[in-house]
Amino acid sequence: MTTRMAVLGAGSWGTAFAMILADAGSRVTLWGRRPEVVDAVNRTHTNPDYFPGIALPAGITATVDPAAAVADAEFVVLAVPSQTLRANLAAWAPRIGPQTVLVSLMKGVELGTAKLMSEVIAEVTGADRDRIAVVSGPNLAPEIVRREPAACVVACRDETVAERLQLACHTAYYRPYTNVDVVGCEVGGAAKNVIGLAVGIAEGMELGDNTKASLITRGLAETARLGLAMGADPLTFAGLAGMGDLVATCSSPLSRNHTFGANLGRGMTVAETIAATRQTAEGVTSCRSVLDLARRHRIDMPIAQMVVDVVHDGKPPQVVVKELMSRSAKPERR
Ligand SMILES: NC(=O)C1=CN([C@@H]2O[C@H](COP(=O)(O)OP(=O)(O)OC[C@H]3O[C@@H](n4cnc5c(N)ncnc54)[C@H](O)[C@@H]3O)[C@@H](O)[C@H]2O)C=CC1
Ligand SMILES: O=C(CO)COP(=O)(O)O
Repeated sequence: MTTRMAVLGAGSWGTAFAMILADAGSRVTLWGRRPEVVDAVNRTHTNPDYFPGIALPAGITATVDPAAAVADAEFVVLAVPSQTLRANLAAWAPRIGPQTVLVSLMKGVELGTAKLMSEVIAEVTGADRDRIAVVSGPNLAPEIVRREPAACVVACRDETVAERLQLACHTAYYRPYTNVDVVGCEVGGAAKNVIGLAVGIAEGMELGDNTKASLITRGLAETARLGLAMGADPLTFAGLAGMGDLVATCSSPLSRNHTFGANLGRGMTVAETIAATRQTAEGVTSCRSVLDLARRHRIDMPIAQMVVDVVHDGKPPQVVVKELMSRSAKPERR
């Protein structure tokens, strides 16, 4: 029987993931806020705002009505900006069935509460952790909609649920691996956006590959340190949701976080950079909540701190680089 999927959020990743699900054989209803986007998906099978010229599969229909989207859905896939999840989900939750699996595509940490997206989902819907899943990994949406090969991690505490979702999103170009480490995948996804900003800043300052590789590696070290303190499996950080996503974000001009950082490193102000960024660069807000999370777990994250200093406290990138390099000497693994 054909699986019924709802994807809530018709932006870049919601649209690309809906394409994956439809290509894998599901019937997909895509919820969008804007009637003109929904109309374009239904009439022309395209989402011209995000992916002009890309034909979407016929198995996708769109709606502005969240109740119509989630009715009878086996999986409800959440693809809105992290900081909007709580308010959006509070409105959608009464319509979502008690057996429905809730899937987070989001890579952020809630500001103020320092909660992971799976925690926000559990809190707002009351859903058991066994039916909350996360998809993460090196998945730049503009490459996915061109059906270029990529892999991802599908994580759920209940492995059989992860396997159902794996089957539902497995296509010739998209290869999902299961994992039960939801926390590790979420920490990896949120922190890589922050490290991506740092690497972008370095690139904008015309610093070279040694600098970028050092930031990526030490960025992964501080991410893993936080994840371990939260009970994550250390090996998750060597996988697609850790190293994999970090490499994609830190090396690609398609990454919004990387590009945001590069603009700052080149000397644009934060306000100018925000004005130039049309889509969601999660790390810009989440650098503060990731740092908050780290403080709550008494973990030192000097690179995330440097990003907060530049993005929110107006410190010049040249100053934070000097500060990072003049920290006291320490062993690599502590
Ligand atoms: N774009 C990508 O390549 C990938 C994105 N992600 C994650 O997916 C999540 C969604 O990102 P994108 O789809 O890229 O963002 P986007 O900015 O392209 O789209 C966000 C969508 O959410 C909708 N939305 C609903 N309520 C909103 C509100 N209150 N305020 C603003 N927008 C609202 C917007 O209309 C828009 O359609 C983020 O957490 C991101 O980190 C994860 C993997 C890949
Ligand atoms: O998460 C992503 C790739 O895996 C997308 O990265 P950006 O949000 O920086 O574009």
